[in-house]
Amino acid sequence: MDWNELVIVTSNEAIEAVSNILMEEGAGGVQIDDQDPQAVRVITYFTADSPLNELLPKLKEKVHGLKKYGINPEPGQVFLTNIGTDTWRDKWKEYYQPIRVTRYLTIVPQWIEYEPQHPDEQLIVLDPGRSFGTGDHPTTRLTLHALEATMLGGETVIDVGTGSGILSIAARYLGAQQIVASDVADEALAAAATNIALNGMTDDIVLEKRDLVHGLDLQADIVVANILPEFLLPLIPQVHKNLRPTGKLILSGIIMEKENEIVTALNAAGFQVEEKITDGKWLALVAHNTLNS
Ligand SMILES: C[S@@+](CC[C@H](N)C(=O)[O-])C[C@H]1O[C@@H](n2cnc3c(N)ncnc32)[C@H](O)[C@@H]1O
Repeated sequence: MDWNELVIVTSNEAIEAVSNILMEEGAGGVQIDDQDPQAVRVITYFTADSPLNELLPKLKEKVHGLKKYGINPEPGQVFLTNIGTDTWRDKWKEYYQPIRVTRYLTIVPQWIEYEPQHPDEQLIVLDPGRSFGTGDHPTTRLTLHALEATMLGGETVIDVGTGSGILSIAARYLGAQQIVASDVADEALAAAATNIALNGMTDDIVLEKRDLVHGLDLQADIVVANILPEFLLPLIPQVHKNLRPTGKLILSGIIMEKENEIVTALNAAGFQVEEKITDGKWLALVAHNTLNS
């Protein structure tokens, strides 16, 4: 089979939205190369018999259309290169290697044999590339750090925008007792189901199609969400009903320019930020509820 590599060069803030556009247009997964924060590369592969003549203008239009939603996609260039027969499979596998994210959490692609380096190291086994959340993006790693720092074990956790399911799987390894993971995207739910099964957690994590926390009755010790600020902002005032009085809200996916807006929304909704962790231009916040304390 002949393959084409398709690269969209975009901004840091548009990574998730551009990844979603590619998934909607049939990409089997994406890789993110954010070494140059001014020109992040979102990469995917299409077979040469895909309708690329129609796809390319459509992609350009959708990427530039993100401006309507307040997301800057610049430079927004789209590149296509024929890479020949089955190179795709090797490139994909070359790209995804085990990532030791914290002392206790290591992400391991499904096809790699990996020996834990110490007895407490937990292996999150993933079929990477199928949905956002493979550990190759700082926002996922920041959220894993925040979860590990916040969790003591025995918690009920709600994971909003689960993507690959990575945060729920990590929460289970960190000792969560009850976990509800949700997403609006069918591709994400399918990827999460695969990954949850790969970690033997099908009975431990409830997976639901849901927009933010609409209609969710459960009260949790931790609500975690690594999603774009445009979705965090409506989530913040909704989420009180889903947190126990001592509960913690972990928010990630926040580019530094949006920090003030998110903190203002948190304070207005009765939350106080107790911890902030950063990685380059990205940050994650841990907040608690001051209304019930
Ligand atoms: C940045 S990815 C995060 C994936 C994973 N949780 C991680 O930390 O790597 C955000 C996910 O949120 C989902 N999402 C976007 N808007 C949402 C909404 N309104 N309600 C639920 N999920 C949403 C997207 O489909 C995507 O899978």
